[in-house]
Amino acid sequence: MADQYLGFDLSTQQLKGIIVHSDLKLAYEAKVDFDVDLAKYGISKGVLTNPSEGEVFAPPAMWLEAIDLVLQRLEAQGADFSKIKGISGAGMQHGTVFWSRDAEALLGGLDAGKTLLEQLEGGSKGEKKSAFSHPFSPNWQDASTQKQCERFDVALRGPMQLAIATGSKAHHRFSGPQIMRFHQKYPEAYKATSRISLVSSFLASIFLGQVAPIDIGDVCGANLWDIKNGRWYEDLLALAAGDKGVDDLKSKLGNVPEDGGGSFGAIASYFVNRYNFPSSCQIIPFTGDNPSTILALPLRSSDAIVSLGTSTTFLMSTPQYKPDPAYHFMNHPTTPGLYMFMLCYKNGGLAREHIRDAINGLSSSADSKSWNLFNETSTSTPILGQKDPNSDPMRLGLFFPRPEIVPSVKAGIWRYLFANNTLTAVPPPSAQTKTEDKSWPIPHADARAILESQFLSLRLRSQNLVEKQGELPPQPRRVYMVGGGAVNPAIAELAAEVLGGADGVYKLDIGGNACALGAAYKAAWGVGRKDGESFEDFLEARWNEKTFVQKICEGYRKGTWERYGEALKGFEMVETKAIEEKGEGRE
Ligand SMILES: Nc1ncnc2c1ncn2[C@@H]1O[C@H](COP(=O)(O)OP(=O)(O)O)[C@@H](O)[C@H]1O
Ligand SMILES: O=C(CO)[C@@H](O)[C@H](O)COP(=O)(O)O
Repeated sequence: MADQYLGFDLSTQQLKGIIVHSDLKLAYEAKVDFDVDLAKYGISKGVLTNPSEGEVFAPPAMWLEAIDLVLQRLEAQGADFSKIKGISGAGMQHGTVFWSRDAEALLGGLDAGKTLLEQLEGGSKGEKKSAFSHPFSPNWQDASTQKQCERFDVALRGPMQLAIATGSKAHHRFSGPQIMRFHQKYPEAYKATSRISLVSSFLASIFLGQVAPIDIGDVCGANLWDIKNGRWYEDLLALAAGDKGVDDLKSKLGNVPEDGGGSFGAIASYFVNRYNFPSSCQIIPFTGDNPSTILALPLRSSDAIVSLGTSTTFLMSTPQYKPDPAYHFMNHPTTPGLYMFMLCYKNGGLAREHIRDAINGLSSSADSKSWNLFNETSTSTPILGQKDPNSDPMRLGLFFPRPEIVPSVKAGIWRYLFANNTLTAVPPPSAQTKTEDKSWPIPHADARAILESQFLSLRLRSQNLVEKQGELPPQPRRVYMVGGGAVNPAIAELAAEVLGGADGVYKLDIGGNACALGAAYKAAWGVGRKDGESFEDFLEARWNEKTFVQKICEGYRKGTWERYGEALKGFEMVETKAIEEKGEGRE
């Protein structure tokens, strides 16, 4: 009986599951879409919001239902769980789940005849014991912790010092400021909390049948972990929990094992009895969705991943730890001595969808969710909106329907023309006549401008991390496109034009979801590695370039790449204007 491995991705809008064979080839994949399948939770795009306080959150109860559902869907496709030797997974980063004092007993005593939801959630009227001390988990899009972030940033004498110690300056979504706010806003619920999980370790806990440790990569999304010394940063714990609460918070968070491949133990009997997993199936640490994504590809120096999910992220694996308040460094999820470099944008998929919807809305025949018109419009618009690059100004914009992380700025849309080192604001369409400035037809010119803007921002911030490629100027060796937007050829084309890529732009040809795939690979490595075998060696030995990845298009285009290089200056000026105008409202 051939061994198989299972990987999960619990992200903003979906729970995905992928099964791979021991040669890492894809066997099955299935997903649960929260808005489509679990709309009864009242969520939109996977989350609930309380705009008056900037809160964005999701109910873990919904995720419990999604776990049973995704397993049923994998089974319906023919998956035989008795072949699964190991499970790992990934969760959207930073979210916390608050477990009650009954959690361990409930997790350890699950009855295979009932659903997870029936047994772990206290019922709508709280008539049963609940595994949760609070019914919601803050989502990474939450922006309610401004005051707490200010305290974190000054705690170590400034954002740079915090970034050096923990890999990032304080961010609204990071678990430390979130726990501090939870402690202040719900002191009773905090007191009633026995353990705190991240979304990743929450998912691992369900499969393990007890609260699982937090992962060594994902722990870096908290502003609480001292990266260089590999331990909790006590001064920061004291900030979140009060001086007298440090030991208590430490025990709520638990120990963080250094080995990202070391088994937590065997699967809970619930899954053995209900789904026929072997009782020997091992639970390998579950990590964050971004750290897991970098495990789906054999990344070399200067390779970059552009992940187009709900958020847009830009990821690299590097031995250099060069923290800066503008971006994030995290421990690599499998390999000591390597780090994950990350840029994370809140205005990713949903901002692109706004423009897609506006363009489709002007056509009587377009399917409202189709990307065809958006794609046609963006590729037929000239580079930077310049029909004649010698005489026309560049169109440069920022499209942030939500407050943005990179740069830290309040929500807004900015459109500028750039020529002779000078920016000229494009007047907004007249409210009375609805007529717009001819230099920037809205929404059509926005289609190309938003893609250019998103990729210019990535290029600007990663230019010091990429090396010269042979005769070519410093740029990525390869750009890998992953996440929901990676199927879109127009987006890949624009990524190539702006970012370059000496060896081209690629996407995964095996399984649509890099993050869940990375988790399945991690499970395979955790169970199957030989003594001391690194994840990189394990992956390299099984990597099948021809069937695992597909080249979408050439990367570097001489002349075009240089024109975007010239646009960077104007782009930085637009960012400065946006911050001056709306304020640095963090994110
Ligand atoms: N053909 C497409 N072109 C562009 N974007 C797409 C396309 N298909 C899906 N997407 C985008 O992918 C996003 C979801 O990506 P996914 O990686 O599944 O999300 P998450 O992991 O955050 O739940 C959606 O917000 C949608 O905008
Ligand atoms: O906040 C971050 C990373 O810091 C986000 O990237 C989340 O991890 C959510 O990711 P997706 O749902 O977009 O995959």
